[in-house]
Amino acid sequence: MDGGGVEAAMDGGGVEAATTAAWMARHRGMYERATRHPFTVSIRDGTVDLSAFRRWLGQDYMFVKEFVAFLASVLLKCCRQSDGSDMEIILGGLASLSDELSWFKKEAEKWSVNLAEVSPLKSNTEYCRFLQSFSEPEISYVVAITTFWIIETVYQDSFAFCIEEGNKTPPELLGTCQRWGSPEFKQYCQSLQRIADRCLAEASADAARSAEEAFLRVLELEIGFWDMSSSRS
Ligand SMILES: Cc1ncc(CO)c(N)n1
Repeated sequence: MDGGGVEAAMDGGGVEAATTAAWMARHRGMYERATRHPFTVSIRDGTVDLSAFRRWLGQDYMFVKEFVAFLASVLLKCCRQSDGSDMEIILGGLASLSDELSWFKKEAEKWSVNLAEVSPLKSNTEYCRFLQSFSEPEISYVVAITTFWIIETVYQDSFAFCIEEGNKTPPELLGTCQRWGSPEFKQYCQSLQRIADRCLAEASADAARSAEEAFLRVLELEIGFWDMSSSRS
């Protein structure tokens, strides 16, 4: 791959290193539907429907609670199935979710969203069910870490676009966009990408295929989640 910076990922001896970059190129259309969705683009344009934003906030709080359990299962697979050298970065991600849950509670208060009354909508339920499937020990670490990387990256890319030059993002939404759009969060996603690429370089063809399927499934679920937030599907 000739992508900037991706060659930093180590390969397993002549095997293509930057598998994730190749997938992003191969599935560019899907990736852009997930990261330039009308919902997040409307945040950047300043035309966002605030009731849609409030719906997203309540639904994403529920998602993040499930994401904690997902990440715990990724951490467990890391400890069990790799040499454990990735443990610290995953543990750091898990720890930061504690702060994230507090942020959601504070933000929900600001927007008068009663989190106790939120019940998951269809696309959220579907996404949470996908996350729950990772508790099965049969799902490999490479599939799990790749899934973790792309879940975070969709938010990083989506919200970074909302604070890039030329944005008309409403000031009261900048905090949300900074949370995932910051350079620090981008660096974190890049470190997850390097881990995923290293694992993929060592993985069997079967495992790599499963990881690519999971990558695509995440993009589909993320598009569904934004659709749900904008409308009510
Ligand atoms: C739906 C969804 N995808 C990704 C993230 C990133 O953590 C999130 N909070 N919610």
